[in-house]
Amino acid sequence: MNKPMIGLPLCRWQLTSRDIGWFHLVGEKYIHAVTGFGAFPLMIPAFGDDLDMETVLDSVSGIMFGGSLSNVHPSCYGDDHPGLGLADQPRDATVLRLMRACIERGIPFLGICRGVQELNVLYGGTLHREVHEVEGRLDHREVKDVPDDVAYGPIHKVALTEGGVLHKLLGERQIEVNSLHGQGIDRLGEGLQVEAVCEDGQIEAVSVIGAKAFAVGVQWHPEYRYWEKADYNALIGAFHEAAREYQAKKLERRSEAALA
Ligand SMILES: N[C@@H](CCC(=O)NCCCC(=O)O)C(=O)O
Repeated sequence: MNKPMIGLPLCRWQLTSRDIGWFHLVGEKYIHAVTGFGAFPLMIPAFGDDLDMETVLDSVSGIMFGGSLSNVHPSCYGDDHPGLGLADQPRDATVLRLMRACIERGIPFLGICRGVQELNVLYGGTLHREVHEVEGRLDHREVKDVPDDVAYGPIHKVALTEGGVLHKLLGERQIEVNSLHGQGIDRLGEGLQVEAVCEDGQIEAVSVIGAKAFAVGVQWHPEYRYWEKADYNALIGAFHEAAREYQAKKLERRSEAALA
């Protein structure tokens, strides 16, 4: 059996001042969190409505919606605010289409950081644009001028919802995670279950209620050196196991159709 293909939606950033200076890119650690589990990454360009969805959806066995320095545009959650920091509306448009299709078709997906924010927005939720400005919240932003293992190291605890997907998967009620985000879930989207909450009350993980397949988003970065942290490894491993199961069923359907 061929390796499962895992989709990685790309960001669209202008890296040079030329009109042709736009690049579609993804963080390398997300690629490693695909290849490290025996799968192959399919880079999905931020083409929005122009994306060939059928080719992508027929090819993948799962999609990992990775993080990004850019922020989901407030227009995606019904806010007329112009947005803070770096925007990437082509990524917004692409991801929301892809995530909706995954849910409809039962394609497993894992949202990471920006990815959990996109999931919440897809379900009609909203975002805090500056979590650290919210009364009682910690500052969840990346700590600058420190080595990677400090910036991406465990920094706060999260309580896992009893009986939730993450609690059942990890067998723990509390884990410690990293934190590199300025934005975060405000109003929870309808149809999502809270899976983890930070000690300051910030929602840090959700899952899709009644999903046909693995459908989880986390605010932290389990892809960072996942092999060194059992719960990161288990979370990404569970996503890949769901993708392998999806691929097996897809191939079975195709062989049955060929014999019919
Ligand atoms: N920009 C959003 C989402 C934060 C996020 O996805 N950070 C990822 C940083 C780069 C990486 O490690 O992939 C926010 O600030 O909330």
